[in-house]
This record gives sequence, C-alpha cells and structure tokens, in this order.
Amino acid sequence: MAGLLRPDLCVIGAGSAGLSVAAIAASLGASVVLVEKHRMGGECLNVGCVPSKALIAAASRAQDFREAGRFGLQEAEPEIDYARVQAHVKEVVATIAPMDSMERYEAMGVRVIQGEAFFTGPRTVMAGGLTIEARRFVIATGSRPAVPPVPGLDQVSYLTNETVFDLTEKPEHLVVIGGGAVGVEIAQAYRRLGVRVSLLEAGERILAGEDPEMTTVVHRSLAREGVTVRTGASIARIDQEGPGRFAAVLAEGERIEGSHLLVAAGRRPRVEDLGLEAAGIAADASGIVVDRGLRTANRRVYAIGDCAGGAGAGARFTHVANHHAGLVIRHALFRLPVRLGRAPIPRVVYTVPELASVGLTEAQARAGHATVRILRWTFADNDRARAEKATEGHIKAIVTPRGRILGCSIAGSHAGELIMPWVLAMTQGLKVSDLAGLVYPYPTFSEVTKSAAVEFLKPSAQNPWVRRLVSFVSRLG
Ligand SMILES: Cc1cc2nc3c(=O)[nH]c(=O)nc-3n(C[C@H](O)[C@H](O)[C@H](O)COP(=O)(O)OP(=O)(O)OC[C@H]3O[C@@H](n4cnc5c(N)ncnc54)[C@H](O)[C@@H]3O)c2cc1C
Ligand SMILES: NC(=O)c1ccc[n+]([C@@H]2O[C@H](COP(=O)([O-])OP(=O)(O)OC[C@H]3O[C@@H](n4cnc5c(N)ncnc54)[C@H](O)[C@@H]3O)[C@@H](O)[C@H]2O)c1
Repeated sequence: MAGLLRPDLCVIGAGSAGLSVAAIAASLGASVVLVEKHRMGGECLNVGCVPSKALIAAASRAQDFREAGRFGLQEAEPEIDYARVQAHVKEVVATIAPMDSMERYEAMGVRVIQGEAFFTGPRTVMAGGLTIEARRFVIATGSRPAVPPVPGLDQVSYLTNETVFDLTEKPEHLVVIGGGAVGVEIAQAYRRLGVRVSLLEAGERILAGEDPEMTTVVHRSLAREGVTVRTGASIARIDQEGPGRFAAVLAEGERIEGSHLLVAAGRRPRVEDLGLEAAGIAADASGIVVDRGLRTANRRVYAIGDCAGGAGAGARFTHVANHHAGLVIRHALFRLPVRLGRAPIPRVVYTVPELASVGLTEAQARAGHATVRILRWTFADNDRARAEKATEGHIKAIVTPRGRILGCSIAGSHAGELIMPWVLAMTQGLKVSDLAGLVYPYPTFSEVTKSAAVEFLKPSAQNPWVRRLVSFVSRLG
C-alpha cells in the first residue's frame, strides 16, 4: 500500500517525552517514526523551561546591579532594553534547538513526519498523508495552558507561557493570574527587570503542594523585591478599559488595573483530535488514562509526559517526561516490568531563592508515620552563603527515628543543585547518617546538607554511654 509505514515504534509529539523515547529507541536499533505537528522540542525548549530560565538569568543580572552595594560596589538601577533581553532569550533557545532538530533525529535514523497525528483504528495512525501501523505507539502530546472560567477574560488579550517570551516592550503593570511555578518564576523575573508586577493566587498560598514553611521563604522574597502578592484572590471578572488596559475586579470589588495580563493558572493535557476513541484509549480531565506501566487501555499504546493521566498524572516536568521515556523503552523494547512511582522525583522552582524538594512534605510524612524527626539548618549558618551574602532560607529534612529519609526541602541559593544528594540517598535507600558521614569541601553551600544530617546524630553525642566511652578512652593516654 502506498504511503504505509510499519515501524517498531511510532511516537506522537516531539517534546521532551517524545524526543527521549525516539532517541533511545533509535540508538537501540529500533525503527522509529516520530510525528510533530508544530515545533521540534515542544514546550520545554520553545515556551517553557529554556526561555523561562534564560529570562530568569537576565533578571538575576539586573538584580546584581541593585545589590552591588552589599559587596562594596556602586549599586545602580540597571537600564533594561527589553528587545535585547528578548533577543538573549531567543538566542539561548536557538543554541539548544539543534539538539532537538529534525536533522539531528533523522541523522539518528528516526523518520520524522511533520504533521498532525490521529488514530484511525487500534493499530493505525495517520499523519502527513501517511498511514502508520506500528508495533507500539507512544503518545507524547503534552499539555497547554488552562484558561480559568473568569468572566470577561475571553474579551481581553492576555498572555500565556506560549506568548510571554515574545514581549519586546516593557509592560507598565504585569498582572499574573496563578501562583504556581509558572506564575512565581515569571512574576519575579519581570519584577527584577524593572516591571510593576501583581500576582493573584486564588488559593491560600503560592506554590500549593509544597511545604508552607518553605514556600513562605519564597513568598517573603517576592514581596521584599516588590511583587504585590495577593493570595486568596477571587477574581470576579476582567474588564477591558480601553486599548491595552484592563482591570481584574476582585470579589470584594477591588479593581487591579494593568497593561499586561499573564494567565498561569495550570495546565490541560493535549488529548483532543487524537482519535482516541477509534483506538480504544480512555482519557479524562487528568489526561490519557495510563496504568503504572504507562500503558493505556489499548495495550499497544503508551502515554507519557504531560499528557499522561490516571496513575501517570501528577508532576509535569521535563525530567518526569524523560523518566517516563526510559520506563516505556524498558517495557516496549525489552518487555521488562516497570512501575511508575518508585523513583523519587525532585521538584525545583527557579525563584530567588530557589525552592527544591523531593519526597514527602512534613504534613504528608506525619500523616503516614507515627513519629518523624525534622532536621533543619539555616543558610545564615553556612560560611559560603555568608561570603556570598546569600543567607536567606534553610534546609529541612524529614526522617524516621531510624534515619530513613522521607523527604527534603531546600529554600535557598542553589537549592536545585543541593537537592541531588537527597535524591540519591532516597533512591539508593541510604540513611541520613550516610549523608552526615561524607566529607564535604569547605566552604560550599553543600555543607547545609552535612549540617542538617549531623543534627540527626546530635542526640547520640548526649548519650551517657558514649560520653563514658570517650572519657574511658581519654584515660588510656
Ligand atoms: C513556563 C514554563 C516553565 C517550565 N519550566 C520547567 C522547568 O524549569 N523544569 C521542568 O522540568 N519543567 C518545566 N516546565 C514543564 C515542562 O515544559 C513540561 O513538563 C515538558 O515540556 C513536557 O514535555 P512533553 O514532551 O510531555 O510535552 P510537550 O513539550 O508539550 O511536547 C508535546 C509535543 O507534541 C506535539 N503534538 C501535540 N499533539 C500532536 C499531534 N496530534 N500530532 C503531532 N504532534 C502533536 C506538540 O506540538 C508538542 O511539540 C515548564 C513549563 C512551563 C510552561
Ligand atoms: N520549575 C519548574 O520545574 C516548572 C516551572 C514552570 C512550570 N512547571 C510545570 O508546569 C506546570 C504548570 O504550572 P502552572 O504554574 O501554570 O500551574 P499550577 O497548577 O502549578 O499552578 C496554577 C495556580 O493557579 C491558581 N489559579 C487557578 N485559577 C485561578 C484563578 N482564577 N485566579 C487565581 N489563581 C488561580 C491555582 O490555585 C494554582 O495555584 C506545573 O505542572 C509545573 O510542574 C515547572
């Protein structure tokens, strides 16, 4: 039949999840067809992780000017050329783009089809005028910004993560709806770039889901830098107020007027128009329903990354998408058993200070364990942090009385890097005393891990038997 492809694997979507599966499968010698309807690299490269971190980097440099006085340098209010900041963001994306390009994937042996894929039957996908009958399919179609049902929102022009990185002018007043990771990262970055920013979060606090003790550190920092953070904000409607002006009207009547509105109110899985019914695949609001092996109701089809729902729903991160990809390869190509949920997944919010966590929060740990110990250490007592004047924040580890690590959360400088020993320890079943026993270079931020871990051992130092032993040994001369 003309236009029929019969690969081992057909991957739908070339974002973090789809690219990972395709690259690994091709490197193992499987024949792979990869279908992408828009841009190679998906959200993370084009409108997610990469541009947001590039924007945050520019914002950090701007903040350095203001804080220079603390280091004996002349502080200044930086002059910001928004078009050049945007050019920097685009340049960073462009330097990474070749890694995700069609050319690179075709050089790996992947057949890349540009077009929209949809199922026409349980074993058949159409894309770019071709019919694909693969042994296995992987759906990796990602998610899109959720737009909350706020009256009037559809009457004004608003930004989302898909458009905010295209701004080349200074917003006069940026109003952000949503205090999740997207909202707080972009709110702080724009504030540091000299913009008036208001953040409206419907819930009781920003970064819901993380330990309130730790999110408070981020909230304080945002507020100190001048972001107006409104939690418990119930937006009754959005009014258009003339060209380029709007007002967010709160339930109690207060009007927050702004020039730019960013909607960062969560995500919706991208599952429509895929012909899921034709393939016997179930989906709900959480995404394409998968089991702990990432398999859909159709046993030949997996769903991974942001579009996965059911047992696969939850943290939507690039590293989760990559993790899913590895699991699917094990199962689809090697028929090895896989089970989602075994690996501890770190979570990082790239504010200043950063907030990084792995495992359970204190509340979750207390709900499942009769006794837990909380180990803390403040960055104010870390010598490197003192030298860098980055003393804000602390580390908090949650362990069992025997030292098994249940979770760790770090709010502070480099938290995203500092979380890794805790991820390693939890993954390998190491105890907190193992982290205490390592030799850490001095002076490093890493020593906060040592200091917190040593807190676990302190009660033993008070043990009368230990003290008697020390006294006995010292008498031996
Ligand atoms: C502002 C922002 C910042 C972020 N920062 C981070 C971060 O710092 N760290 C982190 O880990 N995560 C971050 N994330 C989350 C991260 O971007 C996502 O978790 C990740 O990109 C999901 O990858 P994915 O492959 O599942 O989906 P996507 O990257 O969305 O890829 C899906 C692809 O499928 C294509 N597609 C959809 N339907 C079809 C179809 N029918 N046929 C063909 N192709 C189709 C789409 O065009 C898209 O290219 C951020 C997200 C945002 C919005
Ligand atoms: N650093 C990172 O790893 C990173 C960065 C950005 C995004 N992400 C990922 O992207 C995903 C999307 O993040 P997000 O921040 O858009 O979603 P989110 O679901 O994390 O947060 C959305 C917030 O918007 C609030 N909200 C919803 N409707 C509202 C309304 N009408 N008024 C006021 N507030 C409202 C919610 O209460 C919630 O706190 C997350 O799953 C996250 O994992 C990760």
